[in-house]
Amino acid sequence: MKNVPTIKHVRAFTLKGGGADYHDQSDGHWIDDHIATPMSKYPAYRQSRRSFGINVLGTLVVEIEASDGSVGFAVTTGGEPAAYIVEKHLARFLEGARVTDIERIWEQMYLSTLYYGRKGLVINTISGVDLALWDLLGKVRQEPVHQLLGGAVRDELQFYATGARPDLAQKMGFIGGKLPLHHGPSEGEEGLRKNLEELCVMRERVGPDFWLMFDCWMSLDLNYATRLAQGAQEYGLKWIEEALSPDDYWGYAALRQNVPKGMLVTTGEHEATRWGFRMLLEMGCCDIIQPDVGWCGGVTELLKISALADAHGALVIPHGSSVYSYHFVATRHNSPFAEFLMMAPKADEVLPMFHPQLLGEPVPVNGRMRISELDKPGFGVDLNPECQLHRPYTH
Ligand SMILES: C[C@H](O)[C@H](O)[C@@H](O)[C@@H](O)C(=O)O
Ligand SMILES: [Mg+2]
Repeated sequence: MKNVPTIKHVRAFTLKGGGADYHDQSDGHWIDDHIATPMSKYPAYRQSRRSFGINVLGTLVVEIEASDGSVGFAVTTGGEPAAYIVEKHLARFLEGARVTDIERIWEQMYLSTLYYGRKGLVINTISGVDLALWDLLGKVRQEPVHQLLGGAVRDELQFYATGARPDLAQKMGFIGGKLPLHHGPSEGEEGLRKNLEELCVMRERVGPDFWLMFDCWMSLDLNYATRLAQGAQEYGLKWIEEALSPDDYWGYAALRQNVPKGMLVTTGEHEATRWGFRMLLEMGCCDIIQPDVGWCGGVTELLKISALADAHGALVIPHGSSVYSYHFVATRHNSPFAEFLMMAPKADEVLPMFHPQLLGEPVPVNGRMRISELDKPGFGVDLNPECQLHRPYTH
């Protein structure tokens, strides 16, 4: 067997302005236009999610160089604090290891950060390192990640679109449109009426069969979510997403009993590791889990989460994370479609999800993507050299 290259260098950089930290957008973008959040109870933070810091972290870029000269990289949400964790803590588990030691590296990164990690920023960081390791292995073996994961189970991916204009998404060939919810409980009955009016208008524009969903971004309480779901039934809402706090497993289990028969409850984009998703699945919290591969623990962990979900009969529709979710969804029987986040400010054109950070980032055409679009080594993308990398720490 030919010698397996070893890892020589690990470098962590940061980037600002869109990309993996896709909420980091300029004024006037739909993604920051009066979207309901847990902070909406404070009027000063109701209009803009940037006002309370949704974009405070920025993008983490992890770059891993092997002894044969191959370089793998990945991007995720994490910025400078994540770069510190990579350089000062996690790099020691990679440098000197073989490029194939992905499973052992993951466990050492997870166990060594248990005392301050487990979810959130630290698991985002571990995810970024893990994705870069899979990209590196693909570069060394000259294979796309979907082949490393056992191969595609379908010839093309189909996408629903998240954004302010499901009516335009329908015209672009997407299979559904997920609306951001604009009003939370702090805006009372008038806000609830406005939410349902928006849904009503969209249903009239798209007709009876196009999927329409609400993304509630953790902003609701159980009673409000229940009444929203009941009110949305007449407009054929397909699912109500992330209505409650990610920690409220009990609330999700109750909501799933409360919603009208046939309406789906989904969540998971801010959940992490197989243990967090075990709680969601075993407590009957949702019909679809939506892990973000850049936030849940990376591909190595998402493989475990997906198998757990499969045993529970739950679908795994990863939260939109560009090529990192496309390669995964391509290979999973219980991931029949994928999310595409409309990053154009008016949600009126298809732009690469992590624009402008990744060169060669594929986009859906007519709401679909041939798997052959992904047939390049690793995740098949390169860092845009015009993006100014900053390396805040070294080791
Ligand atoms: C549209 C939502 O408010 C979030 O911005 C979005 O990133 C996420 O919740 C999603 O499911 O795409
Ligand atoms: Mg969501």
